[in-house]
Amino acid sequence: MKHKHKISALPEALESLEEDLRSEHLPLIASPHPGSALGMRKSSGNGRTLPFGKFQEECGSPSSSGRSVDLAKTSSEAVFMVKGRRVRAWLTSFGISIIPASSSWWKPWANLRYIPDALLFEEVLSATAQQHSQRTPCRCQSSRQRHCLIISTFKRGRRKRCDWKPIRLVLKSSNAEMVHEWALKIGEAIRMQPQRPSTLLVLINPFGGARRARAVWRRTASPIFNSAGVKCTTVETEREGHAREVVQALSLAELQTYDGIVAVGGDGLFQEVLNGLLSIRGAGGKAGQVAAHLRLGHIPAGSTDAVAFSLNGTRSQATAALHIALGDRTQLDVMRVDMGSGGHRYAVCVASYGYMGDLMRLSERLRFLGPARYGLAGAITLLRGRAYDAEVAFLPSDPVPERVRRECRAECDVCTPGSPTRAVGQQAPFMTSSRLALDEAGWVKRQGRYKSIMAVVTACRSDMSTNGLAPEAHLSDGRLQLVLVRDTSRFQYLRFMASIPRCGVCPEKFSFVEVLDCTAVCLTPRGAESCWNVDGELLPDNHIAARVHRGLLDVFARGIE
Ligand SMILES: Nc1ncnc2c1ncn2[C@@H]1O[C@H](COP(=O)(O)OP(=O)(O)OP(=O)(O)O)[C@@H](O)[C@H]1O
Repeated sequence: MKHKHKISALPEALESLEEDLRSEHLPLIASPHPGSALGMRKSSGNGRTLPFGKFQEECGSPSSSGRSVDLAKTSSEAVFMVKGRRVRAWLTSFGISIIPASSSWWKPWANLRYIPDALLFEEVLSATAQQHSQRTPCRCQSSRQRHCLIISTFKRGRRKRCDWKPIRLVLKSSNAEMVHEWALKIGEAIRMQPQRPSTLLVLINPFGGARRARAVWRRTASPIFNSAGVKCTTVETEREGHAREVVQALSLAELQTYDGIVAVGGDGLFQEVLNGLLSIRGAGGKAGQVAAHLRLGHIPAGSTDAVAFSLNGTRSQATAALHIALGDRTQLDVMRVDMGSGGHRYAVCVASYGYMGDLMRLSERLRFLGPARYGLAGAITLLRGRAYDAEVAFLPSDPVPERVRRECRAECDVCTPGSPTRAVGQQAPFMTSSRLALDEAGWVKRQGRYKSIMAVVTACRSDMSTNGLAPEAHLSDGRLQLVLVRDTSRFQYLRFMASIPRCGVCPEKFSFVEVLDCTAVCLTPRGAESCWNVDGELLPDNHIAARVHRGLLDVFARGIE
């Protein structure tokens, strides 16, 4: 913004600049999660967006002109210094509103952009009062402003809103009493947030991905949980299957202690934790009931991290940790895969047979290469160009209305319980074997030679395919997308694979690809067999029946903002 005025017109210019700065700055907030603090309003725990005007109306903070200050009776007002500049702040029932006390053309407000205008308690991790000692004064403060109100929160990415970064806002004042009072009030409001976890069980796989899980926990996630006052019990996994054993061995008292379980690792670790938790639920009893209330979280530190990516829209570890610490909750569909030889697995992303199964089998042998193994295994599998004979049967889902065929976002009206479109998709019987579904009427059969067969539960996003394998899949719509890729040349298959990062699986572009909406799938191999890759883990049996269970699992997430 350029403001060139003659000296005689300076007062008007300053006034107009002040207006410009305010009007430019104020719309920045658009914070989701309107406050439910102090019991004045109920929160769904999902990413709702509160327009700034509405926030001001509810919080009683100043109007966008900054002149007509009409404070609610409950609010307190104070003046702080931030980076050497005066700001006025209002503490209300919902959050904190901050505006510059004065704007001058030589002190642009833009320098303070990292400060949101309105900060809802739902998005604040903690607030503490601190005093700088006389001996070590902060270099940007006068000796009088020795008392700091430190608010731990986060800021959204400029390019990608769903990418969050933890930040600390430091508001300084000379009034120790006021700073302490504000810290206490904010702390009290945070304690009243309904969904915040207080104790978590954290499982860390130091072996997954690039073997960075320990560092991710120590440097990124743990400081966020510490700042939010969340107590964590950490367990490092020692072998394959250890995470599942730890979860299954939890006693009733331990289950009652925890608000959730967090996997720091890849999709394989998350799947182990999921299977451990659902096996407790499947066993029923009091432990099963308690386990049903536990939420799962995924802090990505693996090779693909499709679970965290699909939940949050980003692979950022800080974002995942922030969603957990802030206590977000959303429901997630879970697919139960029952094997012909007995035994079952649960998955939340995708089960694939053929190309992806062969790729996974080979990449497990190349694990010493780290995440690069997937590229090499993919190329070798493509060159081999295998296809498999199989009989596929599926149970079609209810017809899917056109409005459901769009990307799933935070506050999605398809996934949010109680919304009118939520009726789409059947609710499969809870915890029963998927094989029972075979007795139901309406199965459709296909037989042929397939390069790849996939049953996709959620969008299944990753670095390779940021829109996901199935961009229209929802977190909780009770629907599987069955992808059938018939045998074709290596070149055509390569074209198909190359198109996935741009638009996901796209049947319109390839005559040999079919996508079918269903709730259950059954596969019987004929002749030479590939193997099933269920959320990155190989199954010992290829004759399977799979069924989706709508919203079976609660996770620490709000969907993509
Ligand atoms: N200490 C350990 N030593 C060996 N294997 C382990 C250990 N801890 C866990 N595992 C196993 O390692 C497997 C892979 O782990 P994980 O999923 O975390 O990483 P990844 O496979 O590299 O990532 P992604 O699944 O996202 O591609 C899991 O199946 C898990 O059972």
